[in-house]
Amino acid sequence: MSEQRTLVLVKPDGVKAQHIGDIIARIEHKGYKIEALKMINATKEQLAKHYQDKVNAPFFPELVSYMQEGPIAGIIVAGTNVVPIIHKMAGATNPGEADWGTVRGDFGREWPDGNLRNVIHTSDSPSEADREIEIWFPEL
Ligand SMILES: Nc1ncnc2c1ncn2[C@@H]1O[C@H](COP(=O)(O)OP(=O)(O)OP(=O)(O)O)[C@@H](O)[C@H]1O
Repeated sequence: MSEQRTLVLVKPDGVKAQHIGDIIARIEHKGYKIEALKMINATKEQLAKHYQDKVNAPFFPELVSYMQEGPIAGIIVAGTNVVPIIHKMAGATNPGEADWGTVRGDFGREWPDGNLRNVIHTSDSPSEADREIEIWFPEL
């Protein structure tokens, strides 16, 4: 067990559907600390860095356009072993397959335009969390 920080992004569909509060409530009810919080309009440069392993994927242009459909909320969460626990809170990538009880299972759905929108991003390792926090919170 170690003290960790993780990055949560409430994606444009989650912000539009007014789930920022629901997501923060889940994090706080679980006992974790909100260390930083802000609204962000993601730039293409930030998205290319954040999704560095996806820039050559066929769906990358679709992913960028999704992430720029509106503002996102950036949240740094701190706590003991917080990275895997918050990652588990997000649920499976495709909201149609995510378990009920997870953020994507409870607040996500499949969309008629076929674009994959899945409400939330959470870091998947402590080193990824540090890398991602530098992209979205360079001032810290
Ligand atoms: N086939 C796809 N089509 C469209 N967008 C996709 C596809 N696969 C992934 N994405 C987008 O890229 C993001 C990152 O992909 P990844 O496979 O890392 O999913 P993830 O569930 O967010 O992963 P993790 O939570 O493990 O970081 C996804 O959350 C999703 O928004």
